[in-house]
Amino acid sequence: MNKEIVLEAIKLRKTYSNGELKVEALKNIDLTIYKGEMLAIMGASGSGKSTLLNLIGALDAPSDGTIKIKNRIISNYHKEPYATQYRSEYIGFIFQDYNLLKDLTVEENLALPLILMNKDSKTIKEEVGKYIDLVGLGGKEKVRPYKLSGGQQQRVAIARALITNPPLLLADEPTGNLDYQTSEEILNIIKDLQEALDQSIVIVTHDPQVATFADRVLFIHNGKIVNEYVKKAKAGDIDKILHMLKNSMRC
Ligand SMILES: Nc1ncnc2c1ncn2[C@@H]1O[C@H](COP(=O)(O)OP(=O)(O)OP(=O)(O)O)[C@@H](O)[C@H]1O
Repeated sequence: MNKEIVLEAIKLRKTYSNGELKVEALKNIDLTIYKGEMLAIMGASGSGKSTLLNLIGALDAPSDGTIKIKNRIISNYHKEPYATQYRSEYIGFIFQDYNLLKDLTVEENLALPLILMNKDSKTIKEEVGKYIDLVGLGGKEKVRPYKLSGGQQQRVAIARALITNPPLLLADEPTGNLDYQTSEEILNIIKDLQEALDQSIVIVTHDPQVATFADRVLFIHNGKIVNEYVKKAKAGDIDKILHMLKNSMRC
């Protein structure tokens, strides 16, 4: 059975120029993301992980290359007004710092993306209630983010990212500000949602604990994909991932 492809990145390149200095952050990256999979991208600091995520999410423009999403090439996907449209139609984001709106309550934070999509108030109410339940935040609807723990804030951010039903969820170090136990809780929620919603997810991380939740791990070094690990069984995952991470950093 062929796996459905959600996104293809074809020969993506990114060169940053600071005056005379040029940094080749990504060198001809080819990448395929399948429906329902959780893909982790790992690599040392400066290897190009965030740059890759930012290009897939149209938060930054590639120097060269193409993005094909749901089998369509979106020309100029990274230029306005297409970038905003691309992000709202195809991408949900989760960040390390949650990026919630401080002056809005939990339910208002969740409602906002739906309001921007011109959904009617009945749908908004139903969807907000559904996603609050899915991330286990019942009872916190009227609370503002600063009164929540880091883990609870990240749950709000996950619900907000998924409420628009995006084909692809992008997460940049989603557990970077959380302790070990809270990270496990958040990763379990993301994993449960992946399975319940058949959600495609890309997670950028330094953390082998995070990568053990992924179905596939890509290792990136100096702007190139240097290794790939496809999960077969849970036991021993962390050792294999650590080993491959160390090897990829020697490439
Ligand atoms: N705006 C920028 N201007 C110039 N160089 C940049 C810029 N952003 C990133 N870089 C460089 O591009 C390379 C890749 O950076 P990137 O942030 O993608 O790495 P990363 O793997 O996400 O690192 P980290 O894990 O530390 O976040 C690095 O050499 C970095 O210094």
